[in-house]
Amino acid sequence: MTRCAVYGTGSWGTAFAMILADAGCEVTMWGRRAAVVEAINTTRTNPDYLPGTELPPSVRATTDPAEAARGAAFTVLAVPSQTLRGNLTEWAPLLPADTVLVSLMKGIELGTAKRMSEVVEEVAKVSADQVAVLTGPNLAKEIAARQPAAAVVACRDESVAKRLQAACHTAYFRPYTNTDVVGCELGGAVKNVIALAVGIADGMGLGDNAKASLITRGLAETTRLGLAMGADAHTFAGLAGMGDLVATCASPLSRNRTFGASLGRGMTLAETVAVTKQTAEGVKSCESVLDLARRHGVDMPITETVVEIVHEGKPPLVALKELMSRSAKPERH
Ligand SMILES: NC(=O)C1=CN([C@@H]2O[C@H](COP(=O)(O)OP(=O)(O)OC[C@H]3O[C@@H](n4cnc5c(N)ncnc54)[C@H](O)[C@@H]3O)[C@@H](O)[C@H]2O)C=CC1
Ligand SMILES: O=C(CO)COP(=O)(O)O
Repeated sequence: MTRCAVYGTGSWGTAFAMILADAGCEVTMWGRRAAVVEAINTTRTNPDYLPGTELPPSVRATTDPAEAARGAAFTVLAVPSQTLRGNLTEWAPLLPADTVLVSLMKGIELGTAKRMSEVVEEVAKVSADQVAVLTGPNLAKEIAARQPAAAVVACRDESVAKRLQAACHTAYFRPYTNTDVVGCELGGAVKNVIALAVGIADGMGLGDNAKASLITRGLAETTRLGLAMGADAHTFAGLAGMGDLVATCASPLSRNRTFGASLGRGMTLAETVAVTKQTAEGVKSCESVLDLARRHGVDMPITETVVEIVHEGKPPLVALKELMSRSAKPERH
């Protein structure tokens, strides 16, 4: 039986542990809070994050990172993007030398503007062939209800992507392989920023035309960044790009969209942070995505606007007027 470690007992770590177990793997989750770990082991549920979802018996949890790592063919990382470097620095010496590290995270590191797979390679001192990412339209709550979804597993080494694909393929979860790691990671990270923008628009009471325009132009600026960074344009038309953007921007389950809607209704950043219980990656990653865009000389007006609203206190109405009065352009340039 394939052994997997899942670091992080939040929404997505827990739902993905369930997928791996349903696909026939034996899973040990690492959680930092003893109460959550105990609930998983004794009630087979994670009441804080996915209440009502019963986990298969082959999922267990521990607070000991070494115990989670033991014999793991796949080491899945599902903590907030901004804490990964610190967390993995502690875990890396405990991991089996040949384990494949799998990032579920959809963020860009602040300060370094690194993608999560780059942070993993650097901290765990492994080659890109040992690092995979899993991304796509995967709202954890729907997956926990075993509703059908497709995803992308990406690795530079296609044979590793295929092994991971087999390890997480179930009747309700259909992973496709891809070797464009850069494009897949950018799709996941930037869609959170665009979902904030769509949420803001929704909170302001703007209509579906405005939201569709943000989604489409959001995909255009994501693709521009991707091309500047060597990604394949086709990736952005796939599950990691358009697929995730549509799911996240349309769903009331999205934390990023919900966060944006609060700002759009006039709540302050501090008030919105105070009522947000789970990770809304775009709130921090909008700044690192803009940093990446500037490093690569790419124009990302929606991302820039989100940074101004979220971190610089620009009123959404003012930001909207500025976006709409940008100089006229061809659709593709
Ligand atoms: N929830 C979802 O539907 C999906 C989430 N993702 C991505 O997965 C990643 C994880 O997100 P979620 O599981 O949803 O977040 P979450 O907020 O539900 O859970 C985060 C987990 O990380 C732990 N954590 C927080 N700070 C920590 C620290 N300093 N050290 C160690 N652990 C810490 C929390 O205790 C919790 O177990 C994010 O990058 C997110 O964008 C990707 C696809 C779907
Ligand atoms: O990544 C996701 C769906 O694919 C989850 O989005 P949120 O983090 O906005 O909830």
